[in-house]
Amino acid sequence: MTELMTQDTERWLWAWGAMAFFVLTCLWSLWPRTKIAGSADYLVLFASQTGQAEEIARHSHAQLVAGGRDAVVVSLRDAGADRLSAAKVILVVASTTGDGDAPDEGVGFERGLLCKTLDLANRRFAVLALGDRKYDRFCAFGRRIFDWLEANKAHALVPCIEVDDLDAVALKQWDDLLHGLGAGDAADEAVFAPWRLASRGRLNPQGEQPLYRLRLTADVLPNWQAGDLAEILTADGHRRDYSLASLPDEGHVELYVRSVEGGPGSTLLTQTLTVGDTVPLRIKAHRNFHAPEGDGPVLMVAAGSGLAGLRAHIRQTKTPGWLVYGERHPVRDGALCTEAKSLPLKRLDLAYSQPDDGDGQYVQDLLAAHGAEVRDWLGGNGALLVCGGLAMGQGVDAALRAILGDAWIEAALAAGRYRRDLY
Ligand SMILES: Cc1cc2nc3c(=O)[nH]c(=O)nc-3n(C[C@H](O)[C@H](O)[C@H](O)COP(=O)(O)O)c2cc1C
Repeated sequence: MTELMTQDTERWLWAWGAMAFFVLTCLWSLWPRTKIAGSADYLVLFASQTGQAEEIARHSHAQLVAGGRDAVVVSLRDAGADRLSAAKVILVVASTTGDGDAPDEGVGFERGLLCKTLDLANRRFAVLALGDRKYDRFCAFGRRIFDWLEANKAHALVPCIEVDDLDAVALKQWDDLLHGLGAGDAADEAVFAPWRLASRGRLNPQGEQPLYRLRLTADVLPNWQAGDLAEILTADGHRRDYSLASLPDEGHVELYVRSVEGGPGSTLLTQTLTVGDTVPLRIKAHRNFHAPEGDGPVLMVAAGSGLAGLRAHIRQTKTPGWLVYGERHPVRDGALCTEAKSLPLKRLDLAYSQPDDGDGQYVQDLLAAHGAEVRDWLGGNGALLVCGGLAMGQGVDAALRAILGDAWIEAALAAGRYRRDLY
C-alpha cells in the first residue's frame, strides 16, 4: 500500500491545496447570507407631499423591473442606513415643500441619516428634485440629499436634475437616465380622461375671493378614497391638483375651487369651462393624506376650501371626530360653514377671522384657547388631519406643538397619525 502513495511533497501540497479550496467553496456557498429585507441592486426612494414624486418613483421602479433589473421602491420614511448600503444604485425622487422643507415623510430622514456620515463608496446615485421656481428655495430638499450622497462618497451618475413645475425637458432627462440603466417601458398609473362639468355654483356671492363648488362626472367612475386628489390638465400643459370633497358613492367628483388671479387651473375651472364642457382629469392616490393609522380619536382642522379634503374623510369614517373649521365671515363666507354643520361630527368649532364685531379668530387661536381639551381628546394615540393653505398649516402646527409638545408631534408624524394636505 505504502508503495502506491507518492513521496513527492510538491504533489502532496497541490492535493491539500485543492482539497482546502474545495472545502472552503462548499462552506462559502452554505454560509447563511443575510440580505437586508426589501433590499435590491436598484433602490428607488421617494419623498412626496402631494404624490407627484411618489408617482414618478413608482413608475421609475416599474420601468426598471420591466427592464429585468432587481429594484425596490420605498418611501424615505423607511430608508435606513442598511437599505442604502445594500444597494448598488440609489435613485431618489424628492419634492420640496413649505419653505425649502422636506415633505413630511422625509423629515425623519433629514433629522436622522442626513446628519450622519455613511460610507457609500462604490454606490452610484441620481436625484430627481421636484420643485417650483415660484419658491425662493427651489428644489432645496432634493439638493440637500444630492449633496449628502456626494459627501458620503457615492458617485453621481448625473448632476442633480431639478424639475420646475413638472417641466417635461427635465423629466425626459430622468427617463433617459433610467433607460441608460437598462429600464424598460411601463404603463402610466392613471391616465387623463374627459370629465364633464355637471354644475358650478359660487359659494360666497358676497365674499372677496370667489369660491366655487364644482361637480364633474365621467362615463366610467373610478374608485378612490378620502384624501385622494383630482388632477386636471390645462390646454397649455399645466397640471393642477384639487382635494376631492366627495366619495365615489356620490356618483361625481366634487371640488371646492377658489379663483386665483392668473392661476391656470382655477381660471379654467371657474371661468373658461361652462356646464357640459369636458376637462382632462384623473384621480390620483394621495397616500400621505389617507385615513390616519390606528383607531384613536381624530381631530381635524381646516380653513376655507380645505374643507374639501376633510369632508371626504368625515363621510368615510365610522367614528365621528372633532372638526375645527375657519372662514372669514359668518354670512359672506357662510356656505361652507353650513356644509360643515351638516356633516356627522362629534364636535364642531367655527372660527371667523373677519366677523362684523372685529374680534377675529383663526383656527390656531381656537386650538390654543382649547388646549387642555385638545390634549384630552387626542390622548396618547389620537390623530390629526389638517387641510388648507400653507400659512394656516404652519400656524396650526405651531399651536399644536405648543399644546402637545414636539415629541408627541414627531411621533405622530412618524406613525402616520398626523397627516396634512397643504397648498
Ligand atoms: C405648500 C407648498 C410649498 C412648496 N414649497 C416649495 C419650495 O420651497 N421650493 C420648491 O422648489 N418647490 C416648492 N413647492 C413645489 C413642489 O415641490 C412641487 O409642486 C412638486 O412638484 C410637488 O411634488 P409632490 O407632489 O411629490 O410633493 C411647494 C408646493 C407646495 C404645495
